[in-house]
Amino acid sequence: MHKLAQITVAEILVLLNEHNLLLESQFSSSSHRFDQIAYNSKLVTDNCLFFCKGNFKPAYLMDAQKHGATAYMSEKVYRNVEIPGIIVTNIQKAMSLVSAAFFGFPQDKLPTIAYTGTKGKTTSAYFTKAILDQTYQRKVALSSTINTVVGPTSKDVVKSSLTTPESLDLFTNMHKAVQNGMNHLVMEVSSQAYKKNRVYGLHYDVGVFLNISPDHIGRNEHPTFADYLHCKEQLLVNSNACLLNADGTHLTDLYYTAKATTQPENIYIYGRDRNDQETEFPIDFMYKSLEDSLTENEIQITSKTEKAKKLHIDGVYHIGIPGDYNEGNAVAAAVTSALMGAKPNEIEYGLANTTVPGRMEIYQTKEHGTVYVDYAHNYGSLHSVLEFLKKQAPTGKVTVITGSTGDKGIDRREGLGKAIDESADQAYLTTDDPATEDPKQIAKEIADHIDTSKVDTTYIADRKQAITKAVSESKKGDLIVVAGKGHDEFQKMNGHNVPYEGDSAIVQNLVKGL
Ligand SMILES: CC(=O)N[C@H]1[C@@H](OP(=O)(O)OP(=O)(O)OC[C@H]2O[C@@H](n3ccc(=O)[nH]c3=O)[C@H](O)[C@@H]2O)O[C@H](CO)[C@@H](O)[C@@H]1O[C@H](C)C(=O)N[C@@H](C)C(=O)N[C@H](CCC(=O)O)C(=O)O
Ligand SMILES: Nc1ncnc2c1ncn2[C@@H]1O[C@H](COP(=O)(O)OP(=O)(O)OP(=O)(O)O)[C@@H](O)[C@H]1O
Repeated sequence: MHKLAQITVAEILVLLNEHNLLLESQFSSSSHRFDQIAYNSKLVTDNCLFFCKGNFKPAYLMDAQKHGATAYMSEKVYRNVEIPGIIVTNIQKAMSLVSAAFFGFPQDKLPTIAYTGTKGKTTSAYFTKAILDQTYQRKVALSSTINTVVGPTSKDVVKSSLTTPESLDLFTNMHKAVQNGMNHLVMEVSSQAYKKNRVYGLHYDVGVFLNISPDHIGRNEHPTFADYLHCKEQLLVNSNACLLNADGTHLTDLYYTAKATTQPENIYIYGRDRNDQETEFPIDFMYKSLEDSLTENEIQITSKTEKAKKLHIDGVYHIGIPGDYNEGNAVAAAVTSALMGAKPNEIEYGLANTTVPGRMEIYQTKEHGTVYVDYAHNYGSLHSVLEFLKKQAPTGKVTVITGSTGDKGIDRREGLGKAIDESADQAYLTTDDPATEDPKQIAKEIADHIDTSKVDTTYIADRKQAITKAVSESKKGDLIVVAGKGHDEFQKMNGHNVPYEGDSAIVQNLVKGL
């Protein structure tokens, strides 16, 4: 239910016609004005426009009518209700456009930085918010996988359920943010958001493409890698300025996609300073690692082109989160924040003081190893984390505790096994959101890709027990990574979110006595 704004049938019809989405309106007069919009019948109250979408059942529309819906919008005509319908060719696109209009296009008052990429979206978004909060006195809204922030106080922070919310929810949040005096937004945009048109019609001031590697391919997600890449590329087509990572794959494709709608002077590229660094396009910002340790990083950023120099961000920056891959995430945040007006001292503060729940959280023990809680849950991320730890602990043992999700991301099992096989000394395979599958079978499918004569591999179903055994048996100098669940405090099992203590809480208690 959203009682914050209004829209007339006439305004809706103009919008739908502009986008060639209207098939039929059953209204005899277009002067009717809606007080609410909703896509869930349970949230409908008086004079609401109800959207019928997704795995929809006609009974939901009856329910919506009963609760006060005065019209519905849908891709087909329903004859089980008396209220008129507005019939469209694509309900997801129509809902996004109508939601933005209903809330008076809040994006016009909320300059937005949007991140996409297979890995690093949340971390980069948190870095960026921490920087811009310095520049704009905490008036920066956030739409991330972990939290949604629509105002400056703690009551304005809620846990997110999707990386990118449904369009109606996104525009509701943006509207609330504007009402609460926020003046910028940092958001994560998933490939699913484009696949499902959750951000249709939305443009960003700055769009960042961090990286892409195969993930989210399979039933209910993307049929092919090409589809995954295409969906993610839409972020560039919808951004006024684009930032690309020279160290990722597909740079040429990405550059030309960006250039289709963005002038080259507004396309920026960043990359690590390497001898083998050769790209078809000039790199604007080079960075090099001055220090990357088990607890932090230090980088130097150097502008290489005239347009880059105009941002004045050359210098040395300390990054409070370990992991060499976080250096690139930090540079992305520094550049985007500077494009939004941040000064070097604000960038310096933000990068040094960002913490991201469940991302490279460090727990030290006195007599045993150092423990990391990290959200790595596919080949790309686990490989990055394990390679980093292996490099840091040439003599210590690298142990990983992980499982993999059931009913989705099936190909992650092979990736996790491969990453473990390449870089770990020891693995405890355990439970991670098994859904309707048997966690032991999932573990077996991970283990199928591990040479167990080389990597000491054990299955322990109970995640807490697996963590406890790995940490308490570790020795000084060993590194242990509890991977995959990050900040989650539940296990998805058979359609339920079963409460779970959380990796961080378990490790925090454990290390007290060690
Ligand atoms: C496959 C998919 O995209 N599903 C999303 C979609 O579901 P849906 O429209 O089919 O909704 P549904 O739950 O089947 O119900 C159908 C409709 O009936 C309505 N309803 C239902 C019950 C009722 O009593 N009355 C009623 O009106 C519902 O509100 C809904 O509008 O719309 C819902 C919100 O409107 C989303 O929560 C849901 O995301 C599912 C749960 C999901 O987890 N999606 C993942 C794959 C996802 O999007 N992940 C990405 C990250 C991955 C990436 O990086 O690509 C993300 O952005 O989070
Ligand atoms: N730039 C990067 N390259 C490779 N791995 C990364 C990078 N940044 C973060 N990671 C790894 O990926 C994990 C997830 O990071 P983060 O939450 O920032 O990414 P995300 O894109 O939001 O992920 P997801 O889509 O899975 O929510 C981290 O815990 C870390 O292990």
